[in-house]
Amino acid sequence: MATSESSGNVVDTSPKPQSSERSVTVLEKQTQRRIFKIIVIGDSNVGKTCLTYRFCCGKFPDKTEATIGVDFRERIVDVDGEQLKLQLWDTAGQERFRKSMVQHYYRNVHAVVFVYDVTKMSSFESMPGWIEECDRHNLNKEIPRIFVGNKCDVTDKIAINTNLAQKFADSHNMPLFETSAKDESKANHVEAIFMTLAHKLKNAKPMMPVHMYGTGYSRSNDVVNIHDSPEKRGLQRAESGDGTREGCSC
Ligand SMILES: Nc1nc2c(ncn2[C@@H]2O[C@H](COP(=O)(O)OP(=O)(O)OP(=O)(O)O)[C@@H](O)[C@H]2O)c(=O)[nH]1
Repeated sequence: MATSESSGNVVDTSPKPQSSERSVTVLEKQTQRRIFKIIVIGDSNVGKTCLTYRFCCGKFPDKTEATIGVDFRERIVDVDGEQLKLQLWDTAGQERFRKSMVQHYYRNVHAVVFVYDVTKMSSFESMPGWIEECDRHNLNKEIPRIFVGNKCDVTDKIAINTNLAQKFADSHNMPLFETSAKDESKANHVEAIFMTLAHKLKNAKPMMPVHMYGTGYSRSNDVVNIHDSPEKRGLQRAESGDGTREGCSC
């Protein structure tokens, strides 16, 4: 079962404290929760924003624009009774929107999701380049990596067959998932992809806890300051949605 932070579905069986005590208790739980940073990379337009939005916000976005720099979504998931916070870093596929932020993506990463578009051969052919970029930034080779072919709903335009994708995934020791962020009937599948990752991460070393200040975050070992608005940070956010999820653009 997965819960969103904003829905406040934190499991708490202890006697109910007074309101001031309760806020301290909630704060303690939040600061102790293990946090995992997952970067989502691949060519522009393959659907990275839509996949992360589907997982964190539970729907396909009405409208997206090219990501500038990095966008950030998060969701709390329950794995075998432990609540883990997954931070999904939705990175820009376009080189001109990546330059200024690229070194920050690769800091303290716990998992990587490589995304290609099953209807676009060039996005598949770019994958070795994305893997090389990870190597260039000294990403630990042991961290979980998954390979996702998106846009499977466009059945009449499939350009990369499963065998080819599977061979590539096998040669890089990655599980392959073919899915669609758009197709409602594949929503559980997108869920399963990230939950598979969450299970793998459960035994991994977490990031430092985040310190919560009001509605924003600060992190001592990272320059990204979530206190600032996306605009101030020079980031592009997916449009639409009800704006109720913490750290998320939905
Ligand atoms: N048919 C279909 N279209 C999709 C799917 N996922 C995304 N799209 C569309 O593909 C386009 C690009 O989606 P994005 O999620 O913005 O792509 P991105 O990889 O984040 O792109 P950058 O931000 O430029 O790196 C949009 O028009 C989406 O509506 C999918 O599963 N099926």
